Amino acid sequence: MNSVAPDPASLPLLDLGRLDAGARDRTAFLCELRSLAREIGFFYLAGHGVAAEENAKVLAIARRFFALPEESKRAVAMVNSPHFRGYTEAGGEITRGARDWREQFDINSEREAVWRPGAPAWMRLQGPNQWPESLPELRPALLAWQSALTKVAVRLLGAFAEALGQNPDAFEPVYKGAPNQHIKIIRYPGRISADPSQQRDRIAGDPSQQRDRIAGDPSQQRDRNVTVSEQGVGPHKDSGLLTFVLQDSQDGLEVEAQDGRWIKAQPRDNTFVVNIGELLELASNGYLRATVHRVVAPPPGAERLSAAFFLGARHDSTTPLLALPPALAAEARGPASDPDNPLFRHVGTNYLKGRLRSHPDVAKRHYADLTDAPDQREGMFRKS
Ligand SMILES: O=C(O)CCC(=O)C(=O)O
Ligand SMILES: [Fe+2]
Repeated sequence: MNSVAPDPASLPLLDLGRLDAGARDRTAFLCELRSLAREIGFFYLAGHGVAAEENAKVLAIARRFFALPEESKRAVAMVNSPHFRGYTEAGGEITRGARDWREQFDINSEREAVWRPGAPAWMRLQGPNQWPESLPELRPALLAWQSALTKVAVRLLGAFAEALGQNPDAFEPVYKGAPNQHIKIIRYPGRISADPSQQRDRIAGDPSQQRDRIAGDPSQQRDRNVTVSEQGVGPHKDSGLLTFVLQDSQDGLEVEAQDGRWIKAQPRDNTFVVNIGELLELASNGYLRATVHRVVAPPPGAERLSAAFFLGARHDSTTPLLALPPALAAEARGPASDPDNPLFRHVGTNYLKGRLRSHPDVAKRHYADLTDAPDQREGMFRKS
């Protein structure tokens, strides 16, 4: 088995075109994919077939969206949507108990709302997107990108299945017909303080105090964002199958290596940064790695734009446990377990847990029946 020795200072690059470039290239590609996904869980993907112009168009429209007046963005605020779609201002999202200093706009598959009283709560995740009236070009641009990225992601997922000794269509039952096609366009404003060391001291502090600081109604806490403005998005794993990140030219994305160091995912032209989500880690019994990553906010005066596509599984599916060939099974270490972030094999339940924790304002307005119930608070919807 070919093992790629990654350069510890940067992420490796894979060219998806090699999948169709003859048997020898294909085998080499699958081998590299398997070992990189296991060792670091993050890589640049080139040869993906999405035109540079289409990617540029997405970042350009994202820039125009974030430049809209606050009231236009608030008109599509996520807090209006039980389906977690729409705009979240900087400081409105929480990762591992701390505020993220980024503004963002989320969409997912355009489907009608299906939840009815008495149905399981995760069915409320499905429903329409919100679109800003003042930027009509946003909808076609993001929906076109969503369908392009779904194709790439499904292709890569097929390659993962093969690399794990499965049929290429092994994952079809978990996405076919109703994949979870989450897109987030994101703007990271520059840090507030000019002195990063001072910032860090202020963020560090006593974790319990930090948690107290963010408790309560987020809208009343906005002035305190200054204390956490270095955290673009806090350290986390993605919860789906595969994530694709398109970056502009400003860096900030960092990946935690096995030895605890942070590797910078410097922007590279015509690539996506791809990483493994927790569902793929779970399906491969921990053979593949869902790696922790974060975004450090840009320096004062700068900004960073990105667009992320998260391919997830059908809400009504259960994450399978693949029967790995013995040689791979022997190396599977079991999925990582984190008592603060229990993983559920039922996909809808797992996804809803993550969304409720990240967006407490949506949880409060649309899921109070779950978050107020003491049995739920102590169990699956425990807040960190
Ligand atoms: O903006 C980025 O580069 C990454 C964002 C990210 O990790 C996320 O939203 O899950
Ligand atoms: Fe992420």
